[in-house]
Amino acid sequence: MEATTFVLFGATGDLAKRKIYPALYNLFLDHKLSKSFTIIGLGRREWSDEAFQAQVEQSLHTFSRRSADDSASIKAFIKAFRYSVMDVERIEDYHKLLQVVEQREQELHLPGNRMFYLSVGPEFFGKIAASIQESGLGSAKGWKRLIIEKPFGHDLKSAQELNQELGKAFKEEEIFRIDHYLGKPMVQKLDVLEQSNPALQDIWTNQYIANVQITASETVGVEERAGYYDHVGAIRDMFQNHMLQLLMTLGKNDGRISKRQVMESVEPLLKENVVNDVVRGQYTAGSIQGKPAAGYKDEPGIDPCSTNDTFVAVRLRIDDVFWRDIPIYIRTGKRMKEKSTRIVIEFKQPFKRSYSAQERTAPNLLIFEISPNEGVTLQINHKDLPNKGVTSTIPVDLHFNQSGEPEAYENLIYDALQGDPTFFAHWDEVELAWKWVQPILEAFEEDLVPLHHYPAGTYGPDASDLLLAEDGNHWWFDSKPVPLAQRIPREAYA
Ligand SMILES: NC(=O)C1=CN([C@@H]2O[C@H](COP(=O)(O)OP(=O)(O)OC[C@H]3O[C@@H](n4cnc5c(N)ncnc54)[C@H](OP(=O)(O)O)[C@@H]3O)[C@@H](O)[C@H]2O)C=CC1
Ligand SMILES: O=C1O[C@H](COP(=O)(O)O)[C@@H](O)[C@H](O)[C@H]1O
Repeated sequence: MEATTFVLFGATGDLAKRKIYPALYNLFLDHKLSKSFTIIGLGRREWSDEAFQAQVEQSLHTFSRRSADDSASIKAFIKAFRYSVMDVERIEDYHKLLQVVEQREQELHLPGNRMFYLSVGPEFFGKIAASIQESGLGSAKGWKRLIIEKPFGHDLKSAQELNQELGKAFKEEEIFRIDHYLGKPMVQKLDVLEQSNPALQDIWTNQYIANVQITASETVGVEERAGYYDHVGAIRDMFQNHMLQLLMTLGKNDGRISKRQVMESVEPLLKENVVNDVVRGQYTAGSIQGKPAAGYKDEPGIDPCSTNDTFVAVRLRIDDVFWRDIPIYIRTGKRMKEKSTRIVIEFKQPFKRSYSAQERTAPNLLIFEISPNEGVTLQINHKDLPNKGVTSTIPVDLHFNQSGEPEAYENLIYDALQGDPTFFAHWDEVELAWKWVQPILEAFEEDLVPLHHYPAGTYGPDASDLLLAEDGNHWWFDSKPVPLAQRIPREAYA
């Protein structure tokens, strides 16, 4: 690892303490940081270096996946931290920062490789990038890179504007847009699972696959982020970025096409037709794991008349030679029954009509569990001898030992420090994702899609089940299949 100056905007914030410091500490323990490494934390709070170091240490005790009892390691780690008071809106503060950075680089004989990590609100991204350039912070002898947090824009236009602003100060290859789902170990393993297993490669096509289901369900509500969430909803918070990145990663078909090509091939939706393929939901009061949960509109900080989406389910198709005609269902929501991120691939059953009731088989399923557990399961049919020899399903399970595995932020910060862009969201993907989502945003704004309610602690609105039932499918592992005969138009559930 090259010697680096790590400049962290938003060093006093929530993300820094929950994710960034623990990730850096684990990289340090794994000897993945250069010995000549310094971190300069920034915020408006009037902290001293010592107060900052104490905060960092506290965050390790609270959030590190590794025990933070080894005081010698902690001491050696926090020695690298310095703090500088800064208001990102004041250009003179960048000049002051430049002096701090240069002084530190001289003390440690650093070559001027500078990593700028923007862990601040998105309204500051453009301004900070421009000021880094204007102040000379971006003109050292070494490389410069920018790590940028989500959200990347609020819609297509604002994302394009932001990208133009960033582009004036940083080249695309210098920008590392974090999508933490791409840092999740199971997502990083998907590529190799597909590429190194010819048996999987061969069935990874519309000849064998009946449908694909991607789920990211959460039990948490809006927590402390009401002000942010009530303006973005599930469609912007999760779908436009994490869910579409999962789709692109899965769809690239062991590298036969790129993520960008996958996104380009997703059949576009017309605003008027969004209602046919998208379900919008919002939770009402309910209970989760035995505990009562308030409805969305009763959450602190949420507009009591809010029509914001806390759940979306989308049906789409990829029009390319491998994926054509396979329905792909994606859903994500808050305050659902369980925390689970998974991809289920349902395979076709070419012979199902020829089986007797006794021998009737279930489809083979290939399940990638991404979190909270990680694993790959193949559901197959077998003869259940103790049970009158009926055919039933059995899972062939491969669960990974997650202990010791780096977490998403460790993987991503390490890659960015190495200059490896593989698991970051590239501009062309981000732009295509916004383009695809734009008609949905407009249809929601214009109320062209009904808002379906679901009680907290369920798998989302019934309309989400009906979306699949329209194709004779159902979500695996939660709702019961809805018989087609009982189909009620989804609009009736609004
Ligand atoms: N928290 C999370 O779980 C996640 C956060 N993110 C993204 O990460 C970024 C940071 O989020 P989070 O840490 O939660 O936010 P916080 O509100 O907790 O922290 C914001 C940080 O920005 C600093 N800041 C605000 N205004 C200024 C200013 N004018 N000049 C200098 N510093 C300023 C604050 O420092 P001070 O108050 O000292 O000035 C603080 O360190 C956001 O873009 C968010 O969307 C993304 C995914 C998850
Ligand atoms: O980016 C976000 O992700 C989290 C869910 O992440 P996970 O790793 O726990 O699956 C979500 O809660 C949050 O609203 C969103 O901004």
